Amino acid sequence: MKLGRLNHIGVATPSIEESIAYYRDVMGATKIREPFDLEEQGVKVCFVDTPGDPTESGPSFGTQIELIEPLSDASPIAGFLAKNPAGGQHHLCYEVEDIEEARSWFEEKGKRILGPTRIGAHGTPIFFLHPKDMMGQLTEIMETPKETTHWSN
Ligand SMILES: CC[C@@H](C(=O)O)C(=O)SCCNC(=O)CCNC(=O)[C@H](O)C(C)(C)COP(=O)(O)OP(=O)(O)OC[C@H]1O[C@@H](n2cnc3c(N)ncnc32)[C@H](O)[C@@H]1OP(=O)(O)O
Ligand SMILES: [Co+2]
Repeated sequence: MKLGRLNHIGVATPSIEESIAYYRDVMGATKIREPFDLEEQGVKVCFVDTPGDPTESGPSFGTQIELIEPLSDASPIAGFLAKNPAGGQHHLCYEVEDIEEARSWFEEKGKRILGPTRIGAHGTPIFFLHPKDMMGQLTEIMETPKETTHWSN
C-alpha cells in the first residue's frame, strides 16, 4: 500500500456554528462549506478548505478541516467530547488508491479496524483504525475520489 494525501483533519466540536465563526473570524478561512447531517455516522459535518494545489494537477482544495458535531448521545464522538468538552483534534484521514488493498495491509499488520468499510462524507469508502494501534491517533483511511476537482458539498 502507498500512503496518499492527507485528505482531512477531523475536529470534534460541541458547536459547529461556533467553530465556523472561529475558522472565519480568527483563522481567516475563506472557503467554508455548508454543514450537513450524516445520520449513518452519527455526526453533523462541515468542511473548511485550505488552499489547493497551485499547479492544478491535484484537487482544487487542499487538506480540509472536518468539523464534526454529535447528532445524539449515541454518536461515536460523544465519548470524546465527554472527555474533551471544548472539542479538539479527533482524527487524521489519509487517502489510498484502493480501499480493499489498504484494509488487507493493516489487517496483516495486526491493526484493529473499527467496524466495516462504509461510505464517508466525500462519497467514497472509508474505515477507521484504533488509536491505540496507531501511535495514539485515530486514523481514517479513505479511497481517493475519482474526480476530486469536481467534488463539492
Ligand atoms: C464525517 C464522516 C466520516 C468521514 O467521512 O470523514 C468521519 O470522519 S466520522 C468520525 C466519527 N466516527 C468515528 O470516530 C468512528 C470510529 N471511532 C470509534 O470507533 C470510537 O470513537 C473509538 C475510537 C473506538 C473510541 O471509542 P470510545 O468509546 O469513544 O472511547 P474509549 O474510551 O473506548 O477509547 C479507548 C481509548 O482510546 C482513546 N481514544 C478515544 N478516541 C480517541 C481519539 N479520537 N484519538 C486518540 N485517542 C482516542 C481513549 O482515550 C481511550 O484511551 P484510554 O483512556 O487510555 O483507555
Ligand atoms: Co473524517
